[in-house]
Amino acid sequence: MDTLFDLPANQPAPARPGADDLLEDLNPAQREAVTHAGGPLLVVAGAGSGKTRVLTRRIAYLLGQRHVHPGEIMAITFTNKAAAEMRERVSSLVGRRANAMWVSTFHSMCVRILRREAKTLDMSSNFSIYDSDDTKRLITLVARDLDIDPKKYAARTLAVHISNLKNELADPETAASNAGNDLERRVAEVYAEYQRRLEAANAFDFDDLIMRTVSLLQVFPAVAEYYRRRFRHILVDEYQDTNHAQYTLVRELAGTEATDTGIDPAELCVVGDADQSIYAFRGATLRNIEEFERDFPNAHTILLEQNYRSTQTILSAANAVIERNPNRRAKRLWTDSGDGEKIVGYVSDNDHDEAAFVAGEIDALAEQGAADYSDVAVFYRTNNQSRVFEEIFIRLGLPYKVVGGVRFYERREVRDMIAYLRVLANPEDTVSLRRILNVPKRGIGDRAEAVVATHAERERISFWAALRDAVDGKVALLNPRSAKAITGFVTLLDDLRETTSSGAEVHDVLEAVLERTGYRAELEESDDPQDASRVENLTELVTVAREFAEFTAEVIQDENAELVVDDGVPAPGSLPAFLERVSLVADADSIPSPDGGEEGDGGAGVVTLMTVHTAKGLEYPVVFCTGWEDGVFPHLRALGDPAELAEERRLAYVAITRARQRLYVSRALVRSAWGQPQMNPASRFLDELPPDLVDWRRLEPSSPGFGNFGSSSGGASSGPRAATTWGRRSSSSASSGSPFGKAWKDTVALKLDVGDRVSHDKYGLGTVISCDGVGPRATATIDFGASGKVRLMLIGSVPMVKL
Ligand SMILES: Nc1ncnc2c1ncn2[C@@H]1O[C@H](COP(=O)(O)OP(=O)(O)OP(=O)(O)O)[C@@H](O)[C@H]1O
Ligand SMILES: [Mg+2]
Repeated sequence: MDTLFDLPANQPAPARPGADDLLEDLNPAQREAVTHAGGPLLVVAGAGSGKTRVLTRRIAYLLGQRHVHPGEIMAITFTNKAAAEMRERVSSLVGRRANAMWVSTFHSMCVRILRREAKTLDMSSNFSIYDSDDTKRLITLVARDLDIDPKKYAARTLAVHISNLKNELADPETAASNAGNDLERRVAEVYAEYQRRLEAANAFDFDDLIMRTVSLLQVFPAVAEYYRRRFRHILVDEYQDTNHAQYTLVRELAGTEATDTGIDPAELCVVGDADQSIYAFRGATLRNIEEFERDFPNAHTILLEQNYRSTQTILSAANAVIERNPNRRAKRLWTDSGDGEKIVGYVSDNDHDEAAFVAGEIDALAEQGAADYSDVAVFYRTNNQSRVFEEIFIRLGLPYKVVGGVRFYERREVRDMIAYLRVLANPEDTVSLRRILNVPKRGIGDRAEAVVATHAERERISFWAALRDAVDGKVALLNPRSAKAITGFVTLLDDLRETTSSGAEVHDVLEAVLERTGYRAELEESDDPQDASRVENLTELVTVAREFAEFTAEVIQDENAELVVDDGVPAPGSLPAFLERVSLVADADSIPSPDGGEEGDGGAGVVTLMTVHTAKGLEYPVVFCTGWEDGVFPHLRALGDPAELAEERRLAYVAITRARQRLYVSRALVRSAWGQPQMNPASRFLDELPPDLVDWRRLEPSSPGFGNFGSSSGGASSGPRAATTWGRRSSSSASSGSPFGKAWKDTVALKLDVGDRVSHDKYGLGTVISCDGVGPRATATIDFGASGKVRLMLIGSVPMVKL
């Protein structure tokens, strides 16, 4: 018998809920989607219509009613957290049998396949996973070796182009033959060498995880057949955000016709909403949802229109915003849950006041018993906007959690430690090895590194092998002091590796690294207060590793079903398992659970702060949409670009539709961006909200003196709170006005035409190359030569003069 599909002997009798239980609380369209059998199925529907619920329920139905084995199911979600939740929900419906399913993100799923099949690709299964920072490092090295001028082609630019090529499944040869200009030729050249070195380092970057899995399935029919035979049901959530590579992967896994050996295509079920596609910058393409029926023969499409999440007011607002997008399939969401509360609008003087308003409202809601902290989410467009909220939340003692931003694993000291661990797991990992070569300082300078690198290139051996050659005195031009330092380093790594291989747990290995490298001692001896917090972060990392070991130990006991028998998964609690977890962790994975009250918070949980992108798929009773200003949301970049603007609008739609009962929208007249006060007009999305749905608690003042606002004589930060200076409009009179005031007419500082020459305080001299928008929305794209092309808003106190 195939052990892969074997259930452990100690498994309790599986719970088999009856069909009625599984279908009872579904509407007819949802029911159809859950029970549909046979050909490919697309469920397209607006936000909150139960797409994710359908997917989860369908899995339960497959297991409970159609007697599908859990090992035959593969479900793909957008975040690891969503995967864990889906597994949990299915478990609660059908019991522990759910553990043998593959429920994961695209990336985790590919890692699992690649670990299993590494040999086929001439890689070893202990490969490293390079994140964007590692990628940039390697590209920088490659570009330097290819004599590419970093001023002309920055590593970041090259990285973006290479990533795009990979998302399109273009290999280096294809990229080279399609290259039509100098940039593309340079990119193709870097791409080829970068790819060679990735393979030499036994590493995959994020995009490779998908691309290489696709090519694995395409090039090796036996491998494809194995997975085709195994996975008979493939389910994909958030299908609108798949890119070309992911789409191809799904197609290869599911198949579109029977194989030569007679295996029919898997049953495919994808769910999505074209209006929520917000990852175009990662290559996501609406085409995948629009062309589903053409891509998959005999496909069936089901529409869901009833929304179960939000009030009618919230839905009408969302509809009003999204319906302005051109070329979309009109669909109307409805709910029978009633109108609910009006949307609350607020125009604040500046970003600090906006945060104070949000904090005050949250407090008031908590006090009235209208919401717990954990019911509340605060959204902003970009991570840097979280700071002002944090300041005020800390001051008021309001419990909160910021999701995203500079992540723990991106901190220098944490990355250094991870680099050590990676080298211990995979000595060929050159990027990590070179990172720690002289960290902490051990007398291996840049020159010595370069000499070793050259030796490695010449001898066509890995950097690690070249270091060993240095120990054996086989590297010419290396001075004896460096050779001695290298010997010390190699011995240190050999010793540490022994610790690892003797079965020590990850946290013990980490402790050993911190100790024996002298890394911790160096930080502890330093006077720099930052180094003290680095020590804390490292302690935290050890704790994370310990918890990981403990957690996985429980998992082994609890669900030895698949983890042990499936060779795609590294041994639980092992170093490779830990590194995999660290590499694939995403912002959304640390979102607090709704009922997950933190210790000491009295059970009310925490307010969650995050970007709209991170909030995809989630729902909260109370949502604050902040920073709704043209230039912030929609993002400045989108202001003259219809495609980008459409994407921002979808993002606004996602934001609004996260709310269940109460929605707040706010903006600040002045925002301190990059240390400089910036005046932004109201977001065009605010203007699109039907006026009768919004209760404007505070509007923009219309006093004529407002023209000076933002300059030294203005009252932006000095004046008393608006009540006295600006008055306060009652909500009844507010409904007649829009959140714009007349005041903008006075504040337009600069009128520019194409060809005008300007001088900007920060960017220097420039030439206007295009203009867009009028009045408060006027922007100009200016070529500042060496400082690049920049799109600027022309209102308020632009530090720029026309020459
Ligand atoms: N038939 C139903 N009866 C009651 N509640 C439902 C029903 N269908 C879905 N829901 C609830 O509605 C909410 C939204 O469902 P779900 O998250 O599955 O929607 P979605 O379409 O995936 O949303 P999004 O587009 O934001 O991902 C959830 O709280 C879900 O439990
Ligand atoms: Mg969903």
